[in-house]
Amino acid sequence: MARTDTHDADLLEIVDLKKSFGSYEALKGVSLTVRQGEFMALVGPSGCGKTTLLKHVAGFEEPTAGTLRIDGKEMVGVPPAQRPTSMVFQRLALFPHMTVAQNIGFPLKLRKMAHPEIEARVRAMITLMELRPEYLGRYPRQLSGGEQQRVALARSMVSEPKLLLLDEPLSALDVKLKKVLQAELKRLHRSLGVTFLHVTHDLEEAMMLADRICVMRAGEILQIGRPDDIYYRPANAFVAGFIGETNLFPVDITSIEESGVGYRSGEIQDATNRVPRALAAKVLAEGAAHMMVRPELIHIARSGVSGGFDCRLPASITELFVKGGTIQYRARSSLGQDIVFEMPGTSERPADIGDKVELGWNKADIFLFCTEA
Ligand SMILES: Nc1ncnc2c1ncn2[C@@H]1O[C@H](COP(=O)(O)OP(=O)(O)OP(=O)(O)O)[C@@H](O)[C@H]1O
Repeated sequence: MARTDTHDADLLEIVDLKKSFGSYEALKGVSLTVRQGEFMALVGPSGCGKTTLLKHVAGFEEPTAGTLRIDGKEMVGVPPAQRPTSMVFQRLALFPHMTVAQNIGFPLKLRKMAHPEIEARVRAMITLMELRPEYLGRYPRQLSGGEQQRVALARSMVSEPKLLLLDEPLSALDVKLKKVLQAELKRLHRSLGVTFLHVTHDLEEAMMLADRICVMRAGEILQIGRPDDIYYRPANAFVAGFIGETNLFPVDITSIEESGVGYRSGEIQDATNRVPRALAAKVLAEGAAHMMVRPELIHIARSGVSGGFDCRLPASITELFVKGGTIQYRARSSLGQDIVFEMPGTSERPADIGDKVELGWNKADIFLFCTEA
């Protein structure tokens, strides 16, 4: 398979895709574009429609309405075997009565490829997946869970799909093995240039692996963006809370101009009460909003000194957890706002439970969005 570095062409284009199971709307008009060679992660709470969306791309489900194109060709009505896709499932789907070589070569046998060519391609996949050649004659039950999942990945790639659909392929593995296979997936993606659409429950995995993340809830897409965008500039409080721990300070937006957004807060001390427009969500209205600050961007400021922080908030430390490389603190403001923040670990703790401190953060590190976005 040739390595392609082009990320510009759209490989998958989904427009206003709807799917109802009886009266239940599992997909409510989903639009998504995945570029050639891109690694896209699909995340969202259980039952939000991630697998249903993947099955539509693979051809295992047909939509109630909408269009789905791969490489510019309309796919609705095209059976799975005729789509340039391959799907890897969460639960292993290896054939127990077939050897590793037979399992990997199965899609090629279906296509009636000549035996010597099948053998050559199977050997190439074994090397690519860093499986030992002596495994070729083994049966799935003679392999570990991680090795079996590598075989499943090899089988999904042997027919050189344009689009690899991964439905939580690593979720059944233990943490250590999962980390190894995450690195493998990233390496494969880099070396093959195949487009990946990867469903995962593991947000860290999505952040680590994906070029872009698509966040779904209840059959709808809430946000699509680079991991940084999703983490630091979420579209709304749901996305903010879904991806990692965060602080949401209630504020009121008082003015919205191109030059900046004015806000009012009951307790955050800010000399200007304005933030640059770029630090607020695109869709914004005056009224109730949240100022989001991630835990690692809040610091302990020295009392009474500005310390160079744009925003300050007095609080009392309520909990602390020494996590090795970092210390996580919990604090409460005088109005009862709970705050979580994390600092690099030091041999001397900067504060203890019960201490009154001033917390500080910079405006470059905040993001504003409406309460009901
Ligand atoms: N064949 C079906 N018939 C009826 N309802 C279905 C069918 N397939 C899926 N659903 C429903 O559609 C919704 C979305 O299911 P889906 O499997 O896509 O969710 P998911 O986001 O992948 O969840 P999970 O993370 O738990 O795997 C669920 O409420 C599910 O019960």
